[in-house]
Amino acid sequence: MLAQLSSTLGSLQLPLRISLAGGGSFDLGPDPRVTLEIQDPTLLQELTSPTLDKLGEAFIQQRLNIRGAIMDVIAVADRLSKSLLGDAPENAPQRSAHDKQTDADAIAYHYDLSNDFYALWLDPEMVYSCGYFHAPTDSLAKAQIQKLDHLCRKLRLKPGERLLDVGCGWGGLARHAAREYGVSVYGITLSKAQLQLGRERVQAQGLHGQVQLELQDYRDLKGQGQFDKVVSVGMFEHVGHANLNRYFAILHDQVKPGGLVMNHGITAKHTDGRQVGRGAGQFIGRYVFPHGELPHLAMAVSSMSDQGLEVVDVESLRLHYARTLEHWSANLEAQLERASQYVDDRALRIWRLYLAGCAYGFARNWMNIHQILAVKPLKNGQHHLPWTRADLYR
Ligand SMILES: C[S@@+](CC[C@H](N)C(=O)[O-])C[C@H]1O[C@@H](n2cnc3c(N)ncnc32)[C@H](O)[C@@H]1O
Repeated sequence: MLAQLSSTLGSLQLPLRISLAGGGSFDLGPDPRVTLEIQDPTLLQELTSPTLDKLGEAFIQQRLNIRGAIMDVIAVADRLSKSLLGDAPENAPQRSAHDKQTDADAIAYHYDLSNDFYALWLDPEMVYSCGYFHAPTDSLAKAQIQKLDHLCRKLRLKPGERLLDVGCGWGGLARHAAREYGVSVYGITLSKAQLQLGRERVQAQGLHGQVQLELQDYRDLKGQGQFDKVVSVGMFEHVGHANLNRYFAILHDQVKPGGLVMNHGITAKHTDGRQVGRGAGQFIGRYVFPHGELPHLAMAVSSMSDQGLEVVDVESLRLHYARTLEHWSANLEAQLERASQYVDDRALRIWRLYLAGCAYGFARNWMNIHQILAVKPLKNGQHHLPWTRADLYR
């Protein structure tokens, strides 16, 4: 089988070595930077049609080990996959039902993994979304603070205002907005682990009079027009296409007339939301973000508009997310031994592939990320936004 595979793959000229655990190896090109060590010989047959989800799955099942820098592994695996499978478009994905219990389970699976594990590779504020790099050499910590400021400035936060943070994570934005902009913040998450650490940090920083974090589903938010501003960062990827109108209707209801809503989230490349990446999206859906769904920007804007939110500003941060994920991946790769004290081997393999793979995917336009700012117009149709964006950059 190895000889047969060698003749099928030998012409690809990839910097890849394939070796069998029992002995034997062949190189697909000169100077192999990456080695795939086949632990299970039945995998050899599957290598003739190597989708990225199949390769990823073999890795997490320990049927395959990898040697080489993780970013090289992803790049070589993609070239292998592309050479043999081409770039045929994927089918439109199946949509999930998204009731409260499924969503709570999906969030617990990802975010309750281990606070210590996340703290190893996120920035000190534990912001788990795309940073904002003024220069590509900015550190991750700097880029995350710049991102928090970018959001707060776009929201034109003023002292004394009330901000709702939907999907607040470990509370980094809530604390920053309270401390630096003098607002009071109500943040919600579905993750118990996030809530616990987020609350501890609020207490430790003496912000408990200003910041309230709760375990709450966005569908359980009560009342109307209680907040001057609403922000949602890296959360609407969990909402699902079927619930998008309901989600934006809730954000609309929560904000006062004249108030601003910022939705910052990952968006699909194609307008019908079909995935790209020869199985990479399926891998993420199965092992990283169960029930995650990416709407296209057009779908998000259309849904916001239908719910009475007037879109006033849109910014793509795609390359910023590629850079952010490069930092996260490099931080994790540098501490694999410590990471293995916090999560099991399977989770560690999944998260290694996910971080490096998403860095690769954002850099190649497999998906995008947009900050969409909207206003809920006053009854007379007016709003009080500045005439230009100049105030954002002063
Ligand atoms: C990628 S994290 C982003 C966290 C934070 N906004 C940040 O930028 O660091 C997504 C967040 O959305 C929250 N979330 C997802 N679905 C939710 C739901 N149905 N209701 C409330 N929060 C939800 C998760 O609990 C998590 O805190």
